[in-house]
Amino acid sequence: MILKTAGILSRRFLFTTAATKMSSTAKKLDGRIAIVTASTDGIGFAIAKRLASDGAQVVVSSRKQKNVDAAVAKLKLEGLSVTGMVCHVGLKEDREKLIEKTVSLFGGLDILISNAAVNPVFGPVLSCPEDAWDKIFDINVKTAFLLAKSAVPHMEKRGRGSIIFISSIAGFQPFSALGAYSVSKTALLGLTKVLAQEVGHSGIRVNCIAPGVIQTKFSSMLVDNDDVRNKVLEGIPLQRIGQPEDMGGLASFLCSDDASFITGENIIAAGGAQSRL
Ligand SMILES: NC(=O)c1ccc[n+]([C@@H]2O[C@H](COP(=O)([O-])OP(=O)(O)OC[C@H]3O[C@@H](n4cnc5c(N)ncnc54)[C@H](O)[C@@H]3O)[C@@H](O)[C@H]2O)c1
Repeated sequence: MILKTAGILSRRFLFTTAATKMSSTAKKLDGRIAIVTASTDGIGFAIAKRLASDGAQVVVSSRKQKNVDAAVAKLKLEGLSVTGMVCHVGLKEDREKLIEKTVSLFGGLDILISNAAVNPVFGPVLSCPEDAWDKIFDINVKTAFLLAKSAVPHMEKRGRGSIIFISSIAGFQPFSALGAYSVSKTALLGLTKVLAQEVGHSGIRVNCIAPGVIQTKFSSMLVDNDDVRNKVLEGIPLQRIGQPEDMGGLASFLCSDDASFITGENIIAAGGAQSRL
């Protein structure tokens, strides 16, 4: 009798230990397949890294093969599950290849982070030349829409999915020096709302991150010069410039089951910045 009880207890102990081990190694994005556009640097790279650290299989992409190779090598050195593909988001064949190859390699698609953006001109919206306007809307808005359109059927097949558009605080509070860019980022807020309503019934969630000033090449004009940087800091209650990793954590949360009842939201991550910068 004593021996039998000891046997049951030791089996229970082994089972509990194995279960504890499994739960301590399980990650919140295990089994998810993710594409992040423009992810060899800056915010896109930080998001790709965080999604992969949280268990996702991530496809890193950008326009140049050498940048893709360098980013993939860096992430693989950290033991992360990443693959690289060249994708100029403005090119139909590149977008299609990115989605189709991801699906054929990994068996599906769960997460799309549409991060690529351009800003070829500075100044008020009325001084924006037509060709610059077209480029801004092509890359910042139209390709976000087209990528989502191609991704949704694959997510529908899996009965789940998470799409995140990267907008900007300028989409809420236009920057006077970034007239047309600000309008393009406001358009993404609307795309988020509309798409979330259209695909919610398939278990697909659509959200948008609106970063404040984050230290990347994109914001170098605002952060590299001490005087400008100090002026910017005056408008940020948290008293610091954001880091790309700040966006990685938010993106991973939004893609995870922890955010399973969140869709159609435009989330500002700007250290509390409210005013025009
Ligand atoms: N850094 C900031 O302060 C800030 C603030 C608000 C929003 N954002 C947004 O965050 C996103 C990432 O910007 P970032 O700050 O990391 O700067 P970044 O310059 O590192 O990222 C922009 C990326 O888009 C890529 N890109 C441009 N055109 C492309 C195309 N046709 N195909 C593929 N990639 C293309 C660029 O190569 C670049 O890597 C952008 O959408 C940007 O608008 C940045």
